[in-house]
Parts: sequence; structure tokens; C-alpha cells
Amino acid sequence: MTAAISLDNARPLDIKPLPVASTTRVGVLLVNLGTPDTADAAGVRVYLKEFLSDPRVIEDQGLLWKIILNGIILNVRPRKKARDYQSIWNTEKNESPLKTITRAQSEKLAADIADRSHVIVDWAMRYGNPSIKSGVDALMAKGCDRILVVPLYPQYSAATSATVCDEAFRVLTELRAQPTLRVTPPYYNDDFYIDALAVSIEDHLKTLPYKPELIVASFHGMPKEYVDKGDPYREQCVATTELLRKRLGMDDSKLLLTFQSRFGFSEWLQPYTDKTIEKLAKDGVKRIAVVMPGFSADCLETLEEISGENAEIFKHNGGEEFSAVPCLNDSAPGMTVLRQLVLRELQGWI
Ligand SMILES: C=CC1=C(C)c2cc3[nH]c(cc4nc(cc5[nH]c(cc1n2)c(C)c5CCC(=O)O)C(CCC(=O)O)=C4C)c(C)c3C=C
Ligand SMILES: [Fe+2]
Ligand SMILES: [Fe+2]
Repeated sequence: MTAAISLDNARPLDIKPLPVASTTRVGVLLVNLGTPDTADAAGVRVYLKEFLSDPRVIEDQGLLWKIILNGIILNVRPRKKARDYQSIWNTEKNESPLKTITRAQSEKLAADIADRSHVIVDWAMRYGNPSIKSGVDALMAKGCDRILVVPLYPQYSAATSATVCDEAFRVLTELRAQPTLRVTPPYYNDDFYIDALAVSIEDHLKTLPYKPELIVASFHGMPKEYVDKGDPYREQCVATTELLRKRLGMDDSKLLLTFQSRFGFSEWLQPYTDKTIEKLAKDGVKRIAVVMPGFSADCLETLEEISGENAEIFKHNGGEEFSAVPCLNDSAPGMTVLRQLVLRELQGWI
């Protein structure tokens, strides 16, 4: 996988169109990570149990892990995390922001490509609801015999992208008449993604009454061991950050790369976001902005952990101004990313 990492993001989009396959309908299924159905301990418990029982996420699912998960984590963590979810919950729709935003992305993408009337767009969550199975069933019920699965992660990791594929293909194992599946590749180095990130940062900075001294690009972390075993995730985060630096004309002292959301006691990818932010404040940096390029939608990890916890860490240690750049979400630049990615990968099908 290492050889596949590329900083060459100049792939043209005007590739000669392939001959179009004769098909009934084509489905596009956007898939994000998943989130609890309710912001109470019971809802978070169900979600965490499914998530943390996935061997793509916790690779060692041995007896010791089962004891820790069922005996400690699922008894302690849901109560605390339920409070965190309550602090960001979309009370109007009674759902987590990750669901609201993924649905909006799906609806806008459908409207964006409405001129291709035989394409149907839907969305799903890898853990929780709506499930990948319900998404595949719904698309098939509408006559889709080809489905493009879109893992909503710019950088590939086995813990995110691969487990979406695992589940999509597992769903197909239950079918006699299967639809044909395609999966979009990671888009960590595509021009349209880097441009959208740059525009979203520049637009956000214009809204601030101050100029940040530097920007922290914080990606979700993972155990270092997974990368040591060959997961290309870190290299793709590095590539995204380098391309973004180039695009914004910043060096590594002005656009820092960090990893957040450490879980458990093993070493995760470093530098850690919270430790970096603490050190910056202690070193006298007063104004920072944080961007989270690895999240295609705002969620617990961006809204609570970064905008809440990490802003607090910064200010507690002497920092003065902290601002988080919203994720691409269903913004115009964000929708351009999804449209370009999907239309490129649908070639030959539409
Ligand atoms: C070993 C555990 C985890 C790995 C590996 C991991 C990788 C990973 N996760 C995301 C994206 C998201 N993670 C989110 C929440 C979340 N992540 C973990 C653990 C691992 N993630 C947990 C236990 C949780 C739940 C919250 C908590 O208990 O701390 C979310 C937010 C979901 C939401 O409801 O808003 C996202 C998104 C990526 C991209 C990634 C890749 C390395
Ligand atoms: Fe996570
Ligand atoms: Fe977190």
C-alpha cells in the first residue's frame, strides 16, 4: 500500500467517457461511521457495543478484550458519552448531528445529479441506523442493479473504509440475485478535496475578528500498531496536510498535523491534538484555528472534543482565541467534493 501514496493530485477530470453500460437504475450509497439512536446511556451502550465489537476497529477481540468491553467500558463509558452527545444533539430532529448532516449530503447530492434520472442516492451508517443493509435493500427495491458505495472518509483506514466494504459485501452474501457493487477510493490527494478544504479554511478565517497565529490540522487517531502493520492511514493524512500547506502557502510551523480522539491505553498516532494544543498555549501562542480534514461531517469528535474540550484546554493554559473550522458537511465546497468523486467513479455506469 505504501507505494500507492501519492502527492500527485493533478488527475484530470475530463477523462474520455467510457461507453455507458445498459442498466436499469444505479444506486449511490453514502456511508458514514454511525452514531447512537438516542443520547442516553442505553442508546450509547448499544452503539458502542456494535462499534467496539468490530475486529476492524479493535483488532484483538480476544477474551481479555471481551471482559474489558462488557465488564468495564460498556458499564462506565455510555453514561459519560451520553452527556457529551446531549451537548451536541440536534434536538429539533432528535438525532445526532452526524445523521442530520449525512442526510443533507445525500439529499443535496441527489438534487445535484437529478438530471441523471436513473441515479438514486441514499445514505447509511456503518454502525447503528440506518444500516447498510437497509440502504442496499431500499436501493434494490427502487430497481438499482448497480450500487456505488461511498465510504465518507477522505483517508483510507481499515478501521473505517474497509469495514464499510466488509459490511456491504456481507449484506450481499444473503442475496441470491446480487446487485453489482463499486466502492469509491480514498480521495485524500484529489484536487477537488484539497481545494474545498482550502476554500473552507479561507472563508472561515474571514469570519474571525482576529488572525490565528497558526492552524492545527487534527485527524482522528488510531493505534500506532495498526499503521506499523501496514495501514496507509497516517501517510494519507500526511499527504493531505502537505498538499493543503502547498495550496495555502503555509509551512509546517503554520499548519500543524496532529491526531485526536485517543481511546484506550496503547500508543496512538502522534503528535496528539490535546497535548499539542496544551503546549502551544503554554508556549505563549494566543490565537489558533483548528481544521479537521479527515471528518466529512461534524460529529461528536469535532463538535464536542475539539470545539468543547480542546478549546477549554487551550484557554485554561493561557490561550485566548480558539476557533474550529466547520467540516465540509453539506456546504457548497463539500458538495463539490462529493459530486466530483461520485461522478468520476460512476463513469461507465451513467
Ligand atoms: C480503537 C478505537 C477507534 C478507532 C481505531 C477509530 C478510528 C476512527 N474513527 C473515525 C471517525 C469517528 N469516530 C467517532 C467516534 C468514536 N471513535 C471511537 C473509537 C475509534 N475510532 C469511539 C469509541 C467513538 C465513540 C465516541 C467515544 O466513545 O469516544 C466518530 C463520531 C461518531 C458520532 O456519533 O458523532 C467519528 C466520525 C475515523 C475517521 C477513524 C480513522 C482512523
Ligand atoms: Fe473513531
Ligand atoms: Fe472523542
